[in-house]
Amino acid sequence: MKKLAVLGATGSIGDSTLSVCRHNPGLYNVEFLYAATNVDKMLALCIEFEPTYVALSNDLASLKLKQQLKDHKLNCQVLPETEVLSLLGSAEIDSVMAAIVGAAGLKTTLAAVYAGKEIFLANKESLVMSGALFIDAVKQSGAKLWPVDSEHNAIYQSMSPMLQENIGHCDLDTGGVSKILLTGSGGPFLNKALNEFTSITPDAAIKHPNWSMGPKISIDSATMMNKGLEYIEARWLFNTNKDQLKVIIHPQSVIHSMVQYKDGSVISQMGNADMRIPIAHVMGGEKRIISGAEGFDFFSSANFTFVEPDYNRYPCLKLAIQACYEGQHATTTLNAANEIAVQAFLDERIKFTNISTIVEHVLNQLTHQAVSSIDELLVIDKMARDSAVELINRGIIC
Ligand SMILES: NC(=O)C1=CN([C@@H]2O[C@H](COP(=O)(O)OP(=O)(O)OC[C@H]3O[C@@H](n4cnc5c(N)ncnc54)[C@H](OP(=O)(O)O)[C@@H]3O)[C@@H](O)[C@H]2O)C=CC1
Ligand SMILES: CC(=O)[C@@H](O)[C@H](O)COP(=O)(O)O
Ligand SMILES: [Mn+2]
Repeated sequence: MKKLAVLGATGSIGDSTLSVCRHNPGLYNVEFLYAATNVDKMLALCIEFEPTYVALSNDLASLKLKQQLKDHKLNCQVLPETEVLSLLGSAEIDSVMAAIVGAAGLKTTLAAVYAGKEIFLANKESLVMSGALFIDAVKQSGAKLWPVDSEHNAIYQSMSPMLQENIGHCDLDTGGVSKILLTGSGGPFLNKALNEFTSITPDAAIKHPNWSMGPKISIDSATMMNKGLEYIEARWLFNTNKDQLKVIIHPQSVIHSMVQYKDGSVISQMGNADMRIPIAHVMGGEKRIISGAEGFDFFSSANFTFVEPDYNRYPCLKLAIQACYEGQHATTTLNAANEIAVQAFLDERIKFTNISTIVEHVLNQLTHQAVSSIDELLVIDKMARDSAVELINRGIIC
């Protein structure tokens, strides 16, 4: 049995991953569970899966968990945060589900990459930040990279083995691909009057029309920053140029993305909006396994429709596509400013429309810099966060 680490075990992707494990008990041994603060959920997972190692990045939560595991006479070893990276790089782990939300997932995802592990990549922000450095490290270490994000998984499934085997470095042109069509739902405000956007509440924005997901990605879907981050993610995973990548709004979220070939063929992957489907695809590897998701019923579905994205409605999408062609300093800045702005919106400190304004302001303060190391990226990330916080605290954006 392969030894699995689930990073972000208490989150939405963590739930789906562990659900796939329940449906396939002989496939993976859950060796390590990692999250931040959720002691109760982590305890329940430890009781069920009995991992050898467990960790919570929050010190107080980690102490509480340790005590509760003792009370339950469970043998799971609670690792201090400082030992997480070396565990991920050790022979105790074969496969890593990278599903921590945001830049907080960068170091652990990269630790798995450097150690040449099998990586199930949900944490798109780490690739958005580190791009070429990430992809080069995958090549150097021989890590096996599987896209979990539903669109990228759909694109991967719609490609020939020759392209799949060269993820990160594939030659789309030689592989006969003319365009990757990255689909997005458009979120809950696809048809909302633009003059009502300033009064959008966190409760309304978090309600995705099709998917059930964590809070940050749900807000990103509402602004379509999620599609912007996914555009950058696709650029790195599939080595696209500007002409080979296009965003299309498909409000039903049944087609999860498409690959258009030179001969006019279009190949897509479809299914219900259930992350257990792409997760089962990557965890099954060469074999199709049970995901627990319902099969799609074509007779009960509405029509499939397609819409061109409007950048007035979705300024974050435009900012992300621009940043993609500016470089890693810009994508790291975009991601960091967005994380701060989304949290401020969830905390009701700024308006929905301020998310894009903050990201744009922080990007405008940026001067071009070549990035050659993760440490440099982390400095840029910190500067962008500080700028975004300052804009919010000083009420410059309101
Ligand atoms: N949800 C979805 O359907 C999809 C998600 N993704 C991507 O997957 C990632 C996870 O998303 P999602 O599951 O929705 O997010 P959630 O908010 O539901 O879960 C986030 C997880 O990350 C953990 N976490 C947060 N910060 C840290 C930290 N510093 N150290 C360790 N663990 C941490 C949380 O722990 P705790 O609960 O203890 O706070 C939780 O387990 C994101 O990058 C997202 O973009 C991609 C495609 C689809
Ligand atoms: C499930 C998944 O992969 C999400 O990224 C999803 O695609 C979000 O929906 P949007 O298409 O609305 O961004
Ligand atoms: Mn997605």
